[in-house]
Amino acid sequence: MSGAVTRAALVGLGTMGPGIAAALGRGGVAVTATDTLPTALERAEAMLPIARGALDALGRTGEDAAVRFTPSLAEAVEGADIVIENVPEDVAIKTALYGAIEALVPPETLIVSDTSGIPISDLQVGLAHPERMAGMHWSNPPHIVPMIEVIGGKATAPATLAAVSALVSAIGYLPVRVKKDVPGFVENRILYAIMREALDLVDAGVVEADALDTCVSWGIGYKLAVVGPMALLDMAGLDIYRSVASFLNKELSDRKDVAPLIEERFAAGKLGLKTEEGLKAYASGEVARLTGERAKRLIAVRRALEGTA
Ligand SMILES: NC(=O)C1=CN([C@@H]2O[C@H](COP(=O)(O)OP(=O)(O)OC[C@H]3O[C@@H](n4cnc5c(N)ncnc54)[C@H](O)[C@@H]3O)[C@@H](O)[C@H]2O)C=CC1
Ligand SMILES: Cc1ncc(C=O)c(C(=O)O)c1O
Repeated sequence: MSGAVTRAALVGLGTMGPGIAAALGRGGVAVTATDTLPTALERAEAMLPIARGALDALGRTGEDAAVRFTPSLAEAVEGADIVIENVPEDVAIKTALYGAIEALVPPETLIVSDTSGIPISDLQVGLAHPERMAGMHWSNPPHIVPMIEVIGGKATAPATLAAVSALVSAIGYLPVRVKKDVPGFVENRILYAIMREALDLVDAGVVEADALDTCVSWGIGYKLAVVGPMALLDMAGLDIYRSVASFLNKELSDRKDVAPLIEERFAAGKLGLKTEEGLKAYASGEVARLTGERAKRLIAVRRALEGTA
């Protein structure tokens, strides 16, 4: 592909898809979005104005490029400069889809995955044109969190990475180039280290779940939004870090499997907000209220950090 991306196809409209569609549209990229589930298409269409309202509140006002929804993959990818894949985190599902996409698009069309951490080399291995594939990892909620990781696999062409990074910048996001295709990339390696320790602390009865969230959100979370971990090391003092790390690192969770609490809830179909019960149960109307309230607070924090509050 040569030149700027102006038309995107979005495949998969679950948790991530609708916000991505809104963000691309507001960034001037026309979107045709598809999903195999009619209910997902309906939900995404209903979510679009809500996500656009969040973009307005962020001060990202302006004309929206067209965002269309279709049940047809062929219609979605027709004429697209880039296909953004957002289907479940499963290698078999993703690679089967790439086969179908490659049969429909010319070799220069970019294909990117929003995978949370499957190495891009594993995803691109069966492609006829693996050089046009990269990782484009958004963060949830994708229309509000302004950073996107860009990852190349073994066969990704430098021009593909340049085009994806240029798209990220063009829609007003910060591209973070991940230099090695490691599982989980950067964001989720950090997040999952936190999640593993958090689950271990709650499981061991060290702290109640709500109190852990207070500790992380108002302690390290609030601070890390302003001072990243590498900068925080200098702020704390490397002597202090060295002393603490010398006894604490060996105490931290190093479990290799998924915590039993998560396995138990997963087996019971309790997946979180999307099933109205996960680690907590949500009363009727609570999911919409919480989602709206969190969006409002995230927007306020982002505007304060950007100095536009
Ligand atoms: N949920 C999150 O917080 C984040 C997820 N991701 C990643 O983004 C991807 C999507 O995640 P979610 O939106 O959470 O998943 P989801 O499970 O909420 O949605 C996936 C959607 O893909 C559709 N789908 C499945 N197979 C399809 C196919 N062959 N063609 C078209 N549509 C198909 C499903 O019907 C569903 O609507 C995953 O790789 C995930 O790891 C990335 C960042 C954050
Ligand atoms: C639990 C969890 N897992 C993956 C991701 C992103 O890939 C997120 C997120 O973006 O918030 C997450 O919360």
